[in-house]
Amino acid sequence: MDEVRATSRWVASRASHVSIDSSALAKVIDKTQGSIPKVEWDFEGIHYFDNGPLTVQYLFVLDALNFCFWPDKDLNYDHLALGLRDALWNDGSALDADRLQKYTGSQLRDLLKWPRPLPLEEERVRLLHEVGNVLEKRFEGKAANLVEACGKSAMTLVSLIAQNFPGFRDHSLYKGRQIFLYKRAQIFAADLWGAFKGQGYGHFHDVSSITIFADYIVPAALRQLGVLMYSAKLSDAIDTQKEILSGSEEEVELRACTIHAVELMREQMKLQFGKQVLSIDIDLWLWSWGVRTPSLPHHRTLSIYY
Ligand SMILES: Nc1nc2c(c(CN[C@H]3C=C[C@H](O)[C@@H]3O)cn2[C@@H]2O[C@H](COP(=O)(O)O)[C@@H](O)[C@H]2O)c(=O)[nH]1
Repeated sequence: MDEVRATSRWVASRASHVSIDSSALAKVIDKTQGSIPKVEWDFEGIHYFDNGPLTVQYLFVLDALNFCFWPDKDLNYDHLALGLRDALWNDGSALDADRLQKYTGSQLRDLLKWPRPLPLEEERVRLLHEVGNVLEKRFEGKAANLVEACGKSAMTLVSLIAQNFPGFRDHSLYKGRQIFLYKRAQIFAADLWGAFKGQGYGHFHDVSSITIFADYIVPAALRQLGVLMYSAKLSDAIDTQKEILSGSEEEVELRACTIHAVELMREQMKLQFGKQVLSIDIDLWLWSWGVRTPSLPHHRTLSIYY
């Protein structure tokens, strides 16, 4: 995650489509008075949880598919979380590694009880197969073994995931440099931490090294707060729902500036209030507000990463 922080800072210092408004950021920080409103993990009551290894398998599959819902205007993250939860409730082996490798698009739709093709359905199926295959070959079929191999370090977990599962390699190129964003790998660590309340599979000694998860909701929330400012051309593209191409300068700037703005916020809160604030807490606060404000225009990029 040091690379995520460093490369996001690098993008923010060269960005021309997105900027961070430091006075708006200062206002947001003043308003917090040093503490981020606490939002409970699973505030929606939609996730599977049994306090054991099957929950880890569930969260890993969930985050393998946790991207790009917006092309279907009726679909959102909750459908995925609920659909996989119900599938496990009906059949505790639905997410076993051998089963994951065999799902077809229409079986995945059935599993999620979704009546039409999912956005990027072929990619979703391919990623399910990859997760099943690599889990079976290298982790005895269990995501819990992957987590046990990280020695209670979120940083090691993210790097193990990126090394073993190509579908989680959320990188981009920007002005010739490789930029690391790792949204789904980091959110998996955060989901473990949230679900297991920092204990057992959710115990990480370095949870503060996690950065915010650069998706399409959090940048929209930061824009609404005035913290992120967009060029006229980018504002117009987002407001008129034009697609922003994956890997374009605009897209990388949107994601990297989101991460950097939150890192600046954490640094300033430490100086001003002497408190170490977690990106996970800032994320859930901004994200839960963003998804409850459906009128917020968000950027639209076809991507398997977020
Ligand atoms: N930054 C950030 N992005 C997040 C999440 C989550 C869900 N996290 C769960 C964990 C604990 C809570 O209880 C949440 O339920 C999904 N997303 C992203 O949002 C987008 C989906 O939006 P919409 O189409 O409206 O559902 C899509 O890019 C998706 O990848 C998060 O926490 N943080």
